[in-house]
Amino acid sequence: MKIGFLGPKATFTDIAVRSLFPKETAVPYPTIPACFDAMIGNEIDLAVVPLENALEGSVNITLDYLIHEVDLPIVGELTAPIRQHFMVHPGNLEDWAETDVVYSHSHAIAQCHKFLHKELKGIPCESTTSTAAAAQYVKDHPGEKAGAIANELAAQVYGLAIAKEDIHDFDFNHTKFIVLSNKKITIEEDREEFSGHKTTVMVTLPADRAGALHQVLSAFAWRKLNLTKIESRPMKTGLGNYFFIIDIDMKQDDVLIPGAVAELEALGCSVKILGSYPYFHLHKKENKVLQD
Ligand SMILES: O=C(O)C(=O)Cc1ccccc1
Repeated sequence: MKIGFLGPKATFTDIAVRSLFPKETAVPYPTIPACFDAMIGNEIDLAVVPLENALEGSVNITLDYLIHEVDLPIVGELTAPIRQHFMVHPGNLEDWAETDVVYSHSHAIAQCHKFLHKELKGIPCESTTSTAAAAQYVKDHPGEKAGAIANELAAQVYGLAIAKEDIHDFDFNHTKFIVLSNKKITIEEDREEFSGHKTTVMVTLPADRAGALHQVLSAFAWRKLNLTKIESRPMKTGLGNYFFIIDIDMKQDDVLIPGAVAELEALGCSVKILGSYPYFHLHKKENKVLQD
């Protein structure tokens, strides 16, 4: 199987892919939309992209593509611990405090605000398509006093020196990655990372109406369907118009979820099931070094 992921080599997404699919061929794509396109174009069998970070919230481009651009079911989810390190070209290690520009993925920059504010106050932060792309840039520009925020594997792969370890603002830093596919693929569940099943639905409320969201939540509540997430995203049709993305903590069944969907439709909502899938938790705190 070919697994497309947000690359280049040594992104956090790469680490997620290698831990979930250690024997498969991992194919890097430079951006999240490129991963979606590769899946639609059947270049790959599965696509893995970041969805949500515990410190910074949703990766909006992933959600927006899922909602507006593509019709790709979610077939799995992996949550992994995230350690961010500050790294520079080895020639700049001693003078790392004189770094004059920091590169990283916008989520990684946001996860390390306290470090940046304290140790590199006021210097510009440039956002890159991924943390590993930032590490690659720093490697390719040894003459610049540039630093990257990325993981330990990226430091190894791109030959950078870690100047400060664990610079993320809060210790509990985890990211959720989703697996998408338009093929009939089942992910092996017989493994220690397996944690359960969930079903994700997208609900659009009828025209602005008092209590509409309350009615939506009641349809789940009286059926004792446990919701683990509810998030709104703009419909992009006008201020105040939102979709709701709701995670239900169970596998799609023949009774309760179809019943809730029918009730929501009777209320005038439109409902789309984005996927019913297994989820996994990676417990290892260390970013395991990948062997090619
Ligand atoms: O840029 C990466 O390495 C990614 O895989 C996206 C990301 C960015 C920050 C935290 C977790 C994942």
